[in-house]
Amino acid sequence: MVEVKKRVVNLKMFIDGEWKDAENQETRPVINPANGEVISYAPEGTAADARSAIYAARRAFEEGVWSGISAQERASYLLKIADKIDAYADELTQLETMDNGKPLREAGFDVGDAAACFRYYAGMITKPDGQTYHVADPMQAMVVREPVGVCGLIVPWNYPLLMSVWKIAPALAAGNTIVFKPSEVTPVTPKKLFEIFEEVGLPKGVANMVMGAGAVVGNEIASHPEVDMISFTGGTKTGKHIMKTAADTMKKVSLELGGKSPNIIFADADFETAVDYALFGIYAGSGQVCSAGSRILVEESIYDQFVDRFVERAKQIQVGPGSAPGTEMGPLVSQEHLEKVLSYIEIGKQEGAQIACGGKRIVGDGLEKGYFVEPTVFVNVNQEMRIVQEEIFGPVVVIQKFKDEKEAIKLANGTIYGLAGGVFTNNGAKGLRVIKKLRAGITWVNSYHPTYNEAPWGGYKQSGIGRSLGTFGLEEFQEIKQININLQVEPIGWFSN
Ligand SMILES: NC(=O)c1ccc[n+]([C@@H]2O[C@H](COP(=O)([O-])OP(=O)(O)OC[C@H]3O[C@@H](n4cnc5c(N)ncnc54)[C@H](O)[C@@H]3O)[C@@H](O)[C@H]2O)c1
Ligand SMILES: C[N+](C)(C)CC=O
Repeated sequence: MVEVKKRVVNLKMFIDGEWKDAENQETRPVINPANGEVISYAPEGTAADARSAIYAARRAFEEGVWSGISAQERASYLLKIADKIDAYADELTQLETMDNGKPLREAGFDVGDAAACFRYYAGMITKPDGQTYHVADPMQAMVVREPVGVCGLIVPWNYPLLMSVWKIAPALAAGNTIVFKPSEVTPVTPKKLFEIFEEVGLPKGVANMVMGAGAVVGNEIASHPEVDMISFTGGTKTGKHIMKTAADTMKKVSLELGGKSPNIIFADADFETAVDYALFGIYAGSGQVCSAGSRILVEESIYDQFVDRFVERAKQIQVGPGSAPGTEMGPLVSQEHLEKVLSYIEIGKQEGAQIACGGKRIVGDGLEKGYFVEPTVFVNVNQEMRIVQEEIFGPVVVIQKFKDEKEAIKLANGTIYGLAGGVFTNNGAKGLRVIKKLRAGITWVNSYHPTYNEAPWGGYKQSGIGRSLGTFGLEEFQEIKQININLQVEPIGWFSN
């Protein structure tokens, strides 16, 4: 593997094909969450920077330098991007680990998925996508799909590369131009992605990136009249704010938001498999995964045995810097997020829940400068507790008990969220019956977490609006136009002449 330096050169934004500092020259440090060191400085973009990017994207859209070329040509750019991601896979993997903290193993998967996502949409955009309708003679009705226009894409820090690609690949495939905002916490890998866009020669103004604070840059993108659509991934609270802001200019809005997803374990499940996936469901990504199985619901006859085994395994998880060989779980992304997660652990204790393992920041073994938290398990919880209802977004799980199918479903659906859910059972009919009752957009039976470019991703309830990935993910970035053609061109004679 090519070793990436500990420090990345200071970052710049990409606006209208040029690398730019913030117009006021301000910067913000980017921190390696494994050791608190400054990796780089990123421009602290302003509303004026966001407007420059929006105008560039608008001009590029109106000139048709992207929407006006053939789908085949657009696809060839996307394929070149995928090839470059593969070519830079080592570097991207290491940057992602430095930027976000996740273990190299996880970052490597994300990089592979990112390349595959560009290839997937390159293939899809060249396929037929229109429809014709049998309407009354002499009319012929048809539908064509068109790009929405200038799309504002705003993403979080937990998958800096992959969450960017889930939006950028379909948005570009559909012929849109984009104004993209990475999280201010993790701008490093997104910047590398834009270097790739430059290398493959995307026309100027097609893909623009503005860094900076959500309340400044994000807000300008969400409110500006020249932006036709906002596609946002992040917290539910921010999503609500964006939806309200975007309403003033009636933008199309797509929201991928938070979750508090249930993982239901029946007594007839394969025990070790269920424990194994339940650990993966919560501790992968240090629990900073939107679909994390953060509420484990276990049938009462195996509850004690399950908790014992789960805790035994959780204690064995190797926590450390993402770049260290053997690390299974990395740090949280930032000091601020560490404080949030630790505060939830305190809330849980005050609410009367019992810690079965973990519950503390890890400060020994040279980890004191990073943002590490022990894999944590709460038991003796009830459905009303905040640690059961609210998204903690860290390595903290609650394990609840249920007596029958009906109660499992009631508990599973008993939060404002509806992103994901899992069921473990060896009874196929029961598995499907329970899954069909879950008010959630992404579900698994005897599995947890896998995502596929081919299949739609998104939430019910307050976990979002719209879908990423698959055909649905492309359609989010398309308008549907009805075209009616009169095949007999003669006066209609409705009014007397
Ligand atoms: N459903 C999904 O697919 C999915 C995937 C990944 C993450 N998430 C969610 O993301 C959240 C964690 O990410 P986060 O802490 O970065 O979320 P966040 O909502 O704080 O920030 C997300 C992005 O929005 C920007 N932003 C913040 N305020 C804004 C404003 N007023 N206007 C416009 N933009 C603004 C931020 O700068 C950032 O780029 C979790 O809730 C997680 O569940 C959801
Ligand atoms: C969608 N996923 C699981 C890759 C990231 C969610 O946080």
